[in-house]
Amino acid sequence: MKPLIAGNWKMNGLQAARCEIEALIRKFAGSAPDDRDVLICPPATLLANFASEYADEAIQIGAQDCHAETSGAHTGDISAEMLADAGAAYVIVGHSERRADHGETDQVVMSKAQAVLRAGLTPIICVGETREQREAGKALDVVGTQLAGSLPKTGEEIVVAYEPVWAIGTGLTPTLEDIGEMHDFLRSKTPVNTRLLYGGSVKPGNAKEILAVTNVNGALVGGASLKADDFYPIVQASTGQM
Ligand SMILES: O=C(CO)COP(=O)(O)O
Repeated sequence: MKPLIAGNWKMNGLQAARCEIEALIRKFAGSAPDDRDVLICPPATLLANFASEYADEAIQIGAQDCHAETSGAHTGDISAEMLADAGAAYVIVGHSERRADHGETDQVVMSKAQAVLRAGLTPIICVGETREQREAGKALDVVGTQLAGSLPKTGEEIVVAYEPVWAIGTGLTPTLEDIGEMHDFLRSKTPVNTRLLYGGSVKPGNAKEILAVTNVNGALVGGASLKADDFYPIVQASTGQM
C-alpha cells in the first residue's frame, strides 16, 4: 500500500509560510516521491493559493475540516464542494481538536466524511482515545465505537488516522506494540484499501520505527509538518517501509 505522509498545519501559517512549501519541494527536486503520497493541509486561507501554485509539484494540498452540506446559510463554514473547487485533494474530518472544541459527534463526523466523498475528495477520518480511556484499558473499545459511528459505509477510498489524544502535541507516543495492536484492530474493522495513518508527536527521530509497524500506512503530522527541515525526513522515513 502506498504510504501517505500528511501534514496538518492546524491554525498556523500566514502567506509567508509558502517558503516552507517551496523549501520542501526543493528538497524533492529530481526525486519526486512517486512511491508515497505527500500532503499538506494548511489553513483554509492558504489552501486555494497553495493548490494552484503547487499543483504540478510533488505534494498535494488538503483541508482540515468541512461542513456537511453543499451550500447555504452557514456563516463561516466551508463545504467540501468549495474545497474541491479550491484544489483540495483530501479533507481531514473528526480531528480530536474539532471533536473537543466544536462538540463534533461521531454522527457529525460521518456526515462530513460523506460530504467529502460526495465532492469527489478523500476523507481522512480521525479517531483516538484519551489518556484516561487508555489507562482504563478501554482504548480499543473507544476507537471501535468511534469507527462504527464515524466511517461511511462505502466502497470508496477513505483514510483513517489513529491519533491518541494524549499523544498530540505532547512529545509522548504509545509503545510500538500499542500502535501495532491498534492498527491491527483498525485493519480488521476497515475496508482492505483503507490507508491507516498514525498521528501524535511524530518527529524525525521516531518516524522510521513508527512507520515500520505492521498496518501503519503513513503518518498524520502536526507540529513537525510546519518546517520543511522536520517534515522532509519524516517523508523520507516512509521510503520502502510498505
Ligand atoms: O494532531 C496531530 C495531527 O493531526 C498531531 O499533532 P503533533 O504531531 O503536533 O503531535
